[in-house]
Order: sequence, then structure tokens, then C-alpha cells
Amino acid sequence: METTTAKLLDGKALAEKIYKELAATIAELKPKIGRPPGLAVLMVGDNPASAAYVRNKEKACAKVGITSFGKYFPTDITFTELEAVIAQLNQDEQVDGILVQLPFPGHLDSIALLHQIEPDKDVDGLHPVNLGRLVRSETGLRSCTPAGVMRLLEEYKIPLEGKQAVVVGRSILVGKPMALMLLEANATVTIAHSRSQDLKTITQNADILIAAAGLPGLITADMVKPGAVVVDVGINRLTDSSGKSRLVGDIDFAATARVAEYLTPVPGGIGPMTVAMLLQNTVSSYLQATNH
Ligand SMILES: NC(=O)c1ccc[n+]([C@@H]2O[C@H](COP(=O)([O-])OP(=O)(O)OC[C@H]3O[C@@H](n4cnc5c(N)ncnc54)[C@H](OP(=O)(O)O)[C@@H]3O)[C@@H](O)[C@H]2O)c1
Ligand SMILES: Nc1nc(=O)c2c([nH]1)NC[C@@H]1CN(c3ccc(C(=O)N[C@@H](CCC(=O)O)C(=O)O)cc3)CN21
Repeated sequence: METTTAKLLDGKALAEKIYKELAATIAELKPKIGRPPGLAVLMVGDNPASAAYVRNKEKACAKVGITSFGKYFPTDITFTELEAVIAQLNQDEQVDGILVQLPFPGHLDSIALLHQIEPDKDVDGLHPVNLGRLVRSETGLRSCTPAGVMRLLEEYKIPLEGKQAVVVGRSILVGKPMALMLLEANATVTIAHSRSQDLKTITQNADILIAAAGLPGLITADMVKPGAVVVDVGINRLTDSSGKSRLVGDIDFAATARVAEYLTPVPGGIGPMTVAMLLQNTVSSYLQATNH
């Protein structure tokens, strides 16, 4: 039997291209503005996966010329103390973007804290004002992961208008804003979640399939429509019997590559695009804050 292989949607390469563009913008504007853009990343506790993402962000900031202010706090910090940190960052003129790394340790209410971030510094796009702007198709800071998916699809000129798009997952961080952005691009959008019945029938209809559930192996090749565009947002760390760990998405990559027309890898797909969009949001806050 003849087998075909899906074309890869290379998020890593596109992220590098975006870094070059951002670096050029910053190099041009920094002398005029008199300061570089600043991004504050707040992390509570010592979740090793989160620590790795935070390090990636810091590396990327250094590459393009954004000053990053890492704020690390112990798990036993109180909500009131974190509120005071956010209030101070909201006032700080060196800080254009504030990101609160999720998830939070159980005793802290992350949603309540996200509400305290000044919407124009909310580079994660999670504040109700920015989510509301997205619902209304107004300009505003947009959630980085779904924005990264849209940017990657645009780069490969993948048509969305009139297509059946299925998003698996409905979180505030990924699934819901993803569905809204696809809707804005005139796709016909279905959102599936843990209570959906017969997921396979739903996903088999998808011209554009976005998996964002956080379950390795959730999407098998028989759930994918031949010729579909398949985007794997999932990032799951698996450890084998020898103790070695590797990252996988939610999609059975090898088998799906024989069915789909386009497919994103993990790693090297949406992860790097998320970081690139975070930096892009920080630069756009910087431009707005300095009237450029
Ligand atoms: N690539 C990136 O840059 C990036 C960024 C953020 C997150 N991620 C990854 O993306 C994944 C999702 O992240 P998240 O923050 O959205 O996670 P989350 O808050 O845990 O949400 C997971 C979503 O998947 C749904 N779900 C769970 N099991 C399901 C099933 N069997 N069938 C269908 N839907 C199911 C859940 O449904 P209910 O609502 O019914 O519970 C929920 O809506 C994770 O692997 C995360 O690490 C990657
Ligand atoms: N507030 C907030 N916003 C987020 O976007 C966010 C969180 N919290 N918490 C964790 C998740 C997961 N996120 C990310 C972001 C980037 C990569 C990333 O750069 N992944 C690389 C490989 C990284 C590695 O090797 O560890 C990739 O190629 O996929 C992964 C997960 C972003 N996420």
C-alpha cells in the first residue's frame, strides 16, 4: 500500500523568523524610547515543567532584546503577598508585560490573581477584558498559544474560511480562545471536551483538527479525516522504564502523519510559537505604552 507523509508545520522555524523581526524592531526603537521592552514572569513553587518553560522564555527574551524580570516565589507565599507583587508590576514603567505561570499550587486562586493584572500588560491575554475583546473581535492582547496556532496556519497559507474546525479542549488558556479565533477566521467550529460523546465521530469531520487536552495518545489516526490539517497543542512529558523522559503531544504522530496533509510536531510545533507570541505581545504592549 502506498503511504504518504504529512507536511510538517514547523513552529520552531517560524518562531526564529519572528524573533529576528522583533529583534530588528527593538534595535530600531530602543534608542528612541530610551529603554528596552520588559517582561515579568511570575512563578510560584518548583514545578519542573513550568521551570523549563520559564527558562525558554528567558532565553528567547535575551535573544531579541527584551529584559526579563523573573519572579520566583515559594509554594507557601500568600495570596495577599502575590497581589502586592502584581500591584507593583502594574505600576513599574520598565515592565510592559506580566505573565503568571500556571498552574498554581492548590491553595492560591490563580483566576482571582489574573484579574489584578493591568489589561494592557496582560501579555497572556487571560484577563476578562482581553478575553472580552476577543469575543467581540476587537483588537487586544490575545492568548499566546491559540494566537501561535493561527500565525502558523497563516504562514502555511492554510485556508480556514468555511472549513470544519474541531477543537478538543475548552480551557481558558487554550481551547476556548482557540475556538473563538477560528470562528473569527470564518471556520465552522465545534468544541469537544471530556463529556463529549463519541469523540471519534466528531474529529473525523474535521478539516482542521486542534488537539489541546493534555492526554498522550488521545487522537489516533482512525479519528483523523484523510487530508486534514492537524495541530497538536498537547505537551506531555513521558518517562520510559530506563528513566529517560521525552515530550509527546496528544496525537499519535507516526500514524497520523500517514493520514493528514499537514501536522505539527512535538516538540518544535506550537510550544515555540507560544513563546514567540508572548514576546510579540510584549513588544506590542511596549509600543502602545510608549505611543509608537
Ligand atoms: N504548546 C503549548 O505552548 C501549550 C500551551 C498551553 C498548554 N499546552 C498543553 O496543552 C494541553 C492542554 O492544556 P490546557 O491548559 O488547556 O489543559 P486543561 O486546562 O487541563 O484542559 C484540558 C481540556 O481537555 C479536555 N479533555 C480532557 N480529557 C478529554 C478527553 N478524554 N476527551 C476530550 N477532551 C478532554 C478537558 O475537558 P473538561 O473541560 O471537560 O475537563 C479540558 O477542557 C496540555 O498538554 C498542556 O501542557 C501546551
Ligand atoms: N500563564 C501561562 N501561559 C502559558 O502559555 C502557559 C502556562 N501558563 N503554563 C504552562 C503552559 C505550557 N506552555 C508551554 C510553552 C512553551 C513550551 C515550549 O517551548 N516547548 C518546546 C520544548 C520545551 C522543552 O523541551 O521542554 C517545544 O518545542 O514544544 C511548552 C509549553 C505555556 N503554558
